Amino acid sequence: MLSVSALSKSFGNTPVLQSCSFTLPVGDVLAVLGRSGCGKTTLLKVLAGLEAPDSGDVQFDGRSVLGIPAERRQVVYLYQEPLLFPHLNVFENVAFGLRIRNVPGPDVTAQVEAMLASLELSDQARKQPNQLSGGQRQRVSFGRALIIRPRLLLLDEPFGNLDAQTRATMQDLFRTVAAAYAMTALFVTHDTREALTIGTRFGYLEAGQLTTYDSRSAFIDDPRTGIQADVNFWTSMYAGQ
Ligand SMILES: Nc1ncnc2c1ncn2[C@@H]1O[C@H](COP(=O)(O)OP(=O)(O)OP(=O)(O)O)[C@@H](O)[C@H]1O
Repeated sequence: MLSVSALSKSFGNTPVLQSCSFTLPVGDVLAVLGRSGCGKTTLLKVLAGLEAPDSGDVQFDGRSVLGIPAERRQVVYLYQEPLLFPHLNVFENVAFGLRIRNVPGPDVTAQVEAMLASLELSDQARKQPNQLSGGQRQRVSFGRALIIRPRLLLLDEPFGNLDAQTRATMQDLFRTVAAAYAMTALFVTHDTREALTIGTRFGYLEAGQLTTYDSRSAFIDDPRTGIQADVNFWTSMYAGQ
């Protein structure tokens, strides 16, 4: 269980996170919706250990991780643009985290093959990253992150650079793989539909203040998410025909 309490962060005199609190049970995906500049990236950086908060705490199973450096937090941060090793093929990119942990070769093969199959990448295993599409590269990047079973996966608009159709496919695949691997994740996006598709829990971040919701319907009912306005728009368009 991840518990974040009263996390605050300012840059100079500008407060960017203001007393953000939430809990996230293992296996849940918190989708955080927020407009540009609301503090999404800063929140992820603080959770990853790349920025220190001014106050507040981040705990896993009741233990603070604030004193633990980023590389030892077992938290993986995935960006919009997947970062892959250009000289390694798809299989070896996914295998990397296991190789550096000295996992025996046959176990590496079995785990990587299973991961590639679940990400629908089995046919791409021998390709180099520059021979892949954007969506495929992003899937390799997921595989590389998931294979080491991080405690928490942080995703910063990971499908932002993809076309609408690929984005929808990736959202479905992400949801399936997240459930299969009981992944605990925080997913930030400015796309309401994406938040609804991906999340098992929901939050809204505005001017550094995080609201979390007890249910999907409570999230939908908050006028700030813009969902009701969208529904009204499409209803009025339909009625006008
Ligand atoms: N290192 C920094 N120094 C000073 N100000 C910063 C720093 N990092 C972020 N900020 C400011 O904090 C605010 C929030 O930035 P952040 O990157 O968290 O926003 P965001 O919600 O991820 O936005 P976007 O969706 O546009 O990437 C912005 O006003 C930004 O200018």
